[in-house]
Amino acid sequence: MRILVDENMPYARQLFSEFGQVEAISGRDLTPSKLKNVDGLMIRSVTKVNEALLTEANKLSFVGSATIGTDHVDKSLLMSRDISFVNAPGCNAHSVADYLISALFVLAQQHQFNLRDKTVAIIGVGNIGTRVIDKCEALGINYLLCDPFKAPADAFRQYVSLEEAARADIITFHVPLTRDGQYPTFHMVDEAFLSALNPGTVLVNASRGEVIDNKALYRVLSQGKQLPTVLDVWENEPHVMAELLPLVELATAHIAGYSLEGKARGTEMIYQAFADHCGRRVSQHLEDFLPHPEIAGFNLGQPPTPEIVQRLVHAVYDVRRDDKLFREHALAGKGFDWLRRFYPERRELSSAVITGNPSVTSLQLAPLYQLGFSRPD
Ligand SMILES: NC(=O)C1=CN([C@@H]2O[C@H](COP(=O)(O)OP(=O)(O)OC[C@H]3O[C@@H](n4cnc5c(N)ncnc54)[C@H](O)[C@@H]3O)[C@@H](O)[C@H]2O)C=CC1
Ligand SMILES: O=C(O)C(=O)[C@H](O)COP(=O)(O)O
Repeated sequence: MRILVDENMPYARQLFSEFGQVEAISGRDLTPSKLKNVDGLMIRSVTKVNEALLTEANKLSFVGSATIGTDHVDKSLLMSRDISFVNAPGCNAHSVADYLISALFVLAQQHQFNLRDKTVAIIGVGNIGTRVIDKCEALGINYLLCDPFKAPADAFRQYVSLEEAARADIITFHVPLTRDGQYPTFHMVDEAFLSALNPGTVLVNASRGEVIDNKALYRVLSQGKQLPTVLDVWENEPHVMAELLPLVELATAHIAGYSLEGKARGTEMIYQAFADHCGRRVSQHLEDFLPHPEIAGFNLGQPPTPEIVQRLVHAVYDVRRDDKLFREHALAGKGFDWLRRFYPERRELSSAVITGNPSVTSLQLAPLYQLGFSRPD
């Protein structure tokens, strides 16, 4: 059996080698001829799976995307050709929520506000949005929820309209990129939306670049409207709008989901699905591969104050590291894709165990576990 795996997929060669011959490919440069006589294709979001790519895919029976988003795959085309497709729902959801909290801590520091005095509107209440809820609750941050698909069936949570959500102090988008249906997300943030926002509203996009009209955002920001903005995703990646960069507060190269756990979990999920597809049992597991984290944990000598919590989060992941790399390399330097291909190791908050000395009660530690840190075994 022949299997192609994206070169930016940790542990893919080790995991898929048990099925046959594995070849690593550059996901953005995959050509139709590379798919001749290939049985399985394991990709990430940079590989557009469409009619043009599959012209020579004479033996392809399985496509796996080690990602949450699937907007890069023509799923109906694969179904029409009886080619199985799986993605990795939730694989890096914790990682994106870690990214968001790190970014909010930075903005609160830069703009001298207390997150507990703010309301966050969570647009999209799926795997990532629900983890953002956990983190907001752990930090005592008020939040609003906007998700027209979830609202009708969810009897436990209150939801608001997008118009009402737009009145929040902070708006964070965790929606798929959709272009049709009743609530398409393509350019859901357009010039009218941006112009109606209260000055000072914080915008965070770690979903897909096209959810925010980047040209409209540039026009509104360059006209002087104060909208502190965090962009992890950009229209037309990897060729992002250079003029936008100096106008956003935090800029990163589509890495919100790039913790080692998040990427590896995506690989493991499609490995397991491919084993099922082949009628085989899996023989390897993620924990066999994940290296011991550099920061194994923290033992608190006093109850965690908000300042301590922020220091703990930033000790594991500080988004300013990635903003600095982006501003140094994404445009003039080695480039957007280089930054993602050679992304410096980053672990999820879950990789760090939190303990406390006897003066610290389990009740005082509970918010840290809700925030995503791990409990001792
Ligand atoms: N920047 C990054 O590295 C990453 C980005 N993503 C992106 O984040 C998206 C969300 O991820 P998950 O939460 O895991 O997906 P999910 O599918 O679990 O949740 C998405 C939620 O958005 C809701 N939704 C859809 N259209 C909406 C609209 N117009 N308004 C409000 N809500 C709407 C859905 O009902 C669903 O509850 C992914 O589709 C992907 O595009 C995901 C992982 C990493
Ligand atoms: O999982 C998703 O959806 C994401 O956006 C991933 O973070 C995308 O990472 P790549 O597949 O572009 O490496």
